[in-house]
Amino acid sequence: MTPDAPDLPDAPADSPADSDLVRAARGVPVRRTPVWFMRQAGRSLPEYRKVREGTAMLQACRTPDLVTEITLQPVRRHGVDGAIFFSDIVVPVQAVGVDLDIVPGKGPVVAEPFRTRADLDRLPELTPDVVPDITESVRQLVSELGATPLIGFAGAPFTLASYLVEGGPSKNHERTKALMHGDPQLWHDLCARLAQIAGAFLRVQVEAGASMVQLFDSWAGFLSRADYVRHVKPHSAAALAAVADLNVPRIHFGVGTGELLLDMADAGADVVGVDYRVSLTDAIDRLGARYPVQGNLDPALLFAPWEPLADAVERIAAEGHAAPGHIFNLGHGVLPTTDPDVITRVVEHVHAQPVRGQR
Ligand SMILES: Cc1c2[nH]c(c1CCC(=O)O)Cc1[nH]c(c(CCC(=O)O)c1C)Cc1[nH]c(c(CCC(=O)O)c1C)Cc1[nH]c(c(C)c1CCC(=O)O)C2
Repeated sequence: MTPDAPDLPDAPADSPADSDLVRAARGVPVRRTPVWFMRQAGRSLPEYRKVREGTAMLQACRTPDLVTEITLQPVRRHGVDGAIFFSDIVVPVQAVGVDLDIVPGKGPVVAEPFRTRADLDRLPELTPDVVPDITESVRQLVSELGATPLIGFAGAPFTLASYLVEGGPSKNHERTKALMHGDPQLWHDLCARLAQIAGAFLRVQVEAGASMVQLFDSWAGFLSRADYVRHVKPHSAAALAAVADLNVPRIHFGVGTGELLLDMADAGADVVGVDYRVSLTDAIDRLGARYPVQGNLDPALLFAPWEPLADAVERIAAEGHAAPGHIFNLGHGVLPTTDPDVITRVVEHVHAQPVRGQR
């Protein structure tokens, strides 16, 4: 411990609130740089493929024993500092009654896409009683995780709206943007409803014991800054505000959002997620060094030889010192064919890096 970091804890965390992950998110000194990976649970793990055999994705998400086992798998295997709740951004939308499925290798597919005002009737508000299994899964997980924090999550209104309006994954989001500009009132009403659903879904997870949350606006990087600010940001802000009183750190993440970082922070984030297209140094600079950051290793670098990969890990860990806190992560999710042993090695290497204030 150096004199530069007087309130650095010297005992291991005894609760999620004292964990390095939550500490970094609050911008207070850590023992080691915390690390977790988006999509750390999933197809990169043979033990995941085994337990998922014969169970559809959405069915798995609604089965507490499976959710618990799958969420714990990467924590046991890799020694990451946080568990991300095993679910999907479309789970709460399906829970309120929208007919949709997750097609393997493709993603969420909506039976009847949302295009008109009448379609809003198919999207009622989310109340906790439609997701009792989520409460049960989170409670079970929190008791198994001990001092390791559970990260709850939801999809942000724009990303959810894109799936609903396009009817599935989209390359250009053209129908979504056509609705946004063609009928701004309907767009706002749709996003306000999705913000309620996302916010209530986050709230259920935190009330059951999740220690922090992440709002995924995966496709926000497809928007101009002007469109983001006018048509999207107020709704993401509403989703984040739904858990403001619960005093858990809120991470706000999107892909290709280098131009939106300050607006995403301003929407009510405590931590800003940074993909791999912008350097962590530039991201921290754009944020005025006022926010803890999360990221930003390129997921494809996990396929490179160890030396350049280790160099990138060291560089990102060092760049993170310029922010009040840094949570090491990828710039987007783990790719399904990633070698899990490489992930474990990256975790060990992150943990071996000096923390802020240490030489
Ligand atoms: C856009 C998005 C979705 N879902 C999610 C996002 C936002 C994050 C991101 O940008 O990647 C969020 C998500 N989806 C999943 C998680 C679980 C936890 C984790 O990150 O480990 C999380 C946080 C599980 C999942 N969600 C999905 C899988 C794969 C399904 C399987 O294993 O059969 C997993 C593990 C399915 C899904 N669901 C979605 C996609 C694009 C896919 C992949 C389709 C495919 O390639 O098969 C929508």
